[in-house]
Amino acid sequence: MATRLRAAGAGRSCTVIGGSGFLGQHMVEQLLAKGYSVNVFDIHKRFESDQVTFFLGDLCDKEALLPALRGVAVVFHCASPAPASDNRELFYRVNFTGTKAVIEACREAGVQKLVLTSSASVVFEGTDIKNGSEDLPYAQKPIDYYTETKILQEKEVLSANDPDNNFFTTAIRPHGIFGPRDPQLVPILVQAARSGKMKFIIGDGKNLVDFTYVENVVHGHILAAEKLHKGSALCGKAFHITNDEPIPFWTFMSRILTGLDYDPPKYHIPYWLAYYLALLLSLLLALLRPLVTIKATFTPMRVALAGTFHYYSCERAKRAMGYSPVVSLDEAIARTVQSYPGLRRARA
Ligand SMILES: NC(=O)C1=CN([C@@H]2O[C@H](COP(=O)(O)OP(=O)(O)OC[C@H]3O[C@@H](n4cnc5c(N)ncnc54)[C@H](O)[C@@H]3O)[C@@H](O)[C@H]2O)C=CC1
Ligand SMILES: CC(C)=CCC[C@@H](C)[C@H]1CC[C@H]2C3=C(CC[C@]12C)[C@@]1(C)CCC(=O)C[C@@H]1CC3
Repeated sequence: MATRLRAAGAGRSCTVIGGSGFLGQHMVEQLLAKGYSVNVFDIHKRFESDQVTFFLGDLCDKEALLPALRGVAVVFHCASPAPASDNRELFYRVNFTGTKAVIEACREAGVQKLVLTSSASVVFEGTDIKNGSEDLPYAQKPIDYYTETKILQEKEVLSANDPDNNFFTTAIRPHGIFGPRDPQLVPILVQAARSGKMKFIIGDGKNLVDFTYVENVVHGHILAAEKLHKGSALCGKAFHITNDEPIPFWTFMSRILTGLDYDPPKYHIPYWLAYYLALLLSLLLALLRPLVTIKATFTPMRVALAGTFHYYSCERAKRAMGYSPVVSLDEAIARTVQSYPGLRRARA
């Protein structure tokens, strides 16, 4: 591994924690394409590559992390339990306690740059956000444990910024990441359509939302790593990275569905009715959990995301790192639909 690190040049050596995931795999591919030497640290190994040094382990275990971080200049931390897992203990263990282990391991291994994948949802409380800036306060009442622990995670990383000891941190807040190999947006949408649950538009269908193509998210992360240094505007700060093209939530869903030959939703259900039905269902499923585990398609968080405005300004990223999306929304939707032949509706 040391040879590879030297070959890439010390400044272009990195470790992607969570590199087996949806965003992580795209991150690894683009870093390799840019000439980085890349380590991957993940609790699962989901791909083979002779260009990558793979370290299998739990990020909550600092001793397991250290070998993967020694000698690298940049760590991208994009690991998290899946939002749908709704497991409070797991979220706290990985996103809060685990992130503290990542920070300690980075400091001990002499890593200089830590780029966290946070989430624009850290300021979302289920009410409208229109062109929200990074100055919005963290959600006081996060809707779910995922968001609650992403807030704690981001606070830990940004407060760990320590320029006097050459340790620089920043957080990237993407929103609604989609693209090839996404495990949770398109597959869940198609599953809902196949089970006849995609007939209703929640609300009036005019709520604008940011959906961000995965390659734009990776681009923002790599820009951040390259611009993060002593005295830069990125130190200890968070940055929204979006496609900069907010779109009505249900227009986006309909374009993905029709692109895969499914009928788009056409009836309307009032937002408040959908939200309280989802809340009631979530309480019922919580009561039944000791007996049976049932995953709801329409959770309160998903209904809130489907029925409210939530789009964000990425002006700060444009100014501080020269960010602009590299793939337009139209092109991104076309590429995404093309990448899921197995999810296309079977013709009768
Ligand atoms: N998917 C989306 O729409 C958005 C995602 N994000 C953030 O982006 C990041 C990546 O998300 P995705 O790629 O969608 O998730 P993913 O579930 O596809 O990937 C997460 C990776 O983290 C790994 N991981 C989980 N727990 C671990 C542990 N204890 N030790 C080591 N590895 C562990 C998993 O094995 C997986 O490979 C996450 O931090 C998420 O919070 C932020 C905004 C939107
Ligand atoms: C209403 C419904 C069942 C729509 C199907 C698509 C949804 C599964 C996605 C639509 C918006 C997505 C989203 C996320 C997960 C998947 C959706 C709810 C996140 C919660 C993933 C993690 C984040 O950090 C924020 C994302 C916001 C958008």
